[in-house]
Amino acid sequence: MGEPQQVDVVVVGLGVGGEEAAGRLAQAGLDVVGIEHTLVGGECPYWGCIPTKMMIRAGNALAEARRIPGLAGNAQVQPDWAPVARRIREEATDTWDDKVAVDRFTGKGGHFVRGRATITGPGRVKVDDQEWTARRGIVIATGTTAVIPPVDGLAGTPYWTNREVVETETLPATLLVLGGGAIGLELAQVLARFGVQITIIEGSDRILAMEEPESSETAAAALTADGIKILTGVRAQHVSHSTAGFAVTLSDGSTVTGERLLVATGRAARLGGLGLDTIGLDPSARFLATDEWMRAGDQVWGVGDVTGNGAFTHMAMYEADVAVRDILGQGGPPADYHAKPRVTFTDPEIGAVGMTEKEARDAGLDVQVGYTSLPSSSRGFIHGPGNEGFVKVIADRSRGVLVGATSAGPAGGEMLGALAVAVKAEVPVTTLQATIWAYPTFHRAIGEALRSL
Ligand SMILES: Cc1cc2nc3c(=O)[nH]c(=O)nc-3n(C[C@H](O)[C@H](O)[C@H](O)COP(=O)(O)OP(=O)(O)OC[C@H]3O[C@@H](n4cnc5c(N)ncnc54)[C@H](O)[C@@H]3O)c2cc1C
Ligand SMILES: NC(=O)c1ccc[n+]([C@@H]2O[C@H](COP(=O)([O-])OP(=O)(O)OC[C@H]3O[C@@H](n4cnc5c(N)ncnc54)[C@H](O)[C@@H]3O)[C@@H](O)[C@H]2O)c1
Repeated sequence: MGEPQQVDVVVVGLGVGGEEAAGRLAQAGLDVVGIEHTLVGGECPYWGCIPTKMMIRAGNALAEARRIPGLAGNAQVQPDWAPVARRIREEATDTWDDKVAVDRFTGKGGHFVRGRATITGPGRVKVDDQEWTARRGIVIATGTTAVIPPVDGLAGTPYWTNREVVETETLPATLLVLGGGAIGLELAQVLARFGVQITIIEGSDRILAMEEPESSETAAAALTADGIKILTGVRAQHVSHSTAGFAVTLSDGSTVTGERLLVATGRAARLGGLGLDTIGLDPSARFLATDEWMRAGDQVWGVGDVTGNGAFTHMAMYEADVAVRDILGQGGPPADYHAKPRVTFTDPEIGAVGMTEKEARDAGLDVQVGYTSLPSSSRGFIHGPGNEGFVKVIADRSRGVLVGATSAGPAGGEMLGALAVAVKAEVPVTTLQATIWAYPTFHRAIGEALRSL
């Protein structure tokens, strides 16, 4: 290996967060090396948000067509996965080719390197026999990978993760889904709408366990209506695979079977083998700890899933922005996580921002709860079939502001926008209550929930 090449910044991992940080730093005129071992853009465009939301768009179209009887006549629906698989290949992923993304980065002046990066010391990064010294520092944006739980018999079987589901061109007749979080629920609902018989196995006592209990109930009712069997409070104890498919023995002694098994039990940060020990950081930590400027150490920044602040594309973009401003000395607001939004794109969509009621109570706040159901709103009544949902707002009575909210419904993710502003900007509840909400919108239910505080 020759002398290391001097540059300003090395960005390790060009997923959502790394691509944003590296591109912006290069555009600002810095000498930036961006290193990616798989595809520039990361999980979101190739196996995450974009293809799965294309799948959901298709599944929701089927569900809407099935709501025509009683509303608008008759419709015959014949699901076909082929157009979905085609859109994922042709429109979303270029058949998993990142040329456009690489060109986008180099077009901004960045230097792209394909390979697996290892940190070799302060400011030093290598890929094979190339090495760089970064004057300003290193940005770690290595993302997460699917957690595969240590269930007896699971390793070595041809189980699916989100990647295989997104890549499949044919659907199985039956599918077992291990994990009732965002990935498990979104994918289960889509595939059920295309005729796959699905059983979800969730270890906690409810699906979507991190969200409000009402969110879990709403999601469970919707998935059950789609014909999905949901098992909660049971864990997989043993997995076996044969030509007939998968058999999973559960902690209650029962066995469930399926042609395929999707593992959707969370995400783990890609920190192993990165050389973190060479810069005084703990390589065995679950996530890369960062401060409010996304600094993980001296001249080291961490952005995106790897920081453990919420595995969402919008969080990766947000953290990249904070780190870029810090590296460029531009100032502005540091990272603030009190109004983190998230949307589970089931039908109904479940949007949430800030604290749940339980989190607010656990934090010792003087909690007030407002709630309204969507079917009882004018717009919900007009909408008819598919109108399930609710708005729940959590206020801190002593400060007179919202600290959290959930909007579930056909447009739950879109309704979340107003609630995210309210929580982020700490708009006084009295101002929110005096706001005029247009009639007959879904978001007018926010006004109803506020009135019930
Ligand atoms: C099925 C699914 C659906 C999702 N849907 C949504 C959604 O609807 N909305 C939402 O906000 N979020 C969604 N997410 C989450 C979203 O995809 C992630 O939050 C986002 O991709 C995080 O970006 P990142 O840059 O932190 O990590 P990643 O996208 O994981 O990118 C990290 C990159 O680093 C590379 N890398 C790792 N180690 C090295 C190394 N040593 N050298 C070189 N390169 C390396 C990897 O190859 C990877 O490309 C979804 C995720 C999944 C799995
Ligand atoms: N719409 C979105 O924004 C979106 C969509 C998909 C994924 N994501 C991101 O990706 C992350 C990962 O998604 P996920 O669904 O894999 O994880 P998750 O953490 O959201 O849910 C995993 C679920 O699996 C359960 N579980 C864990 N081990 C189990 C076991 N052995 N047996 C049975 N159940 C078990 C957990 O109790 C949990 O409910 C999400 O948290 C989210 O940040 C976001």
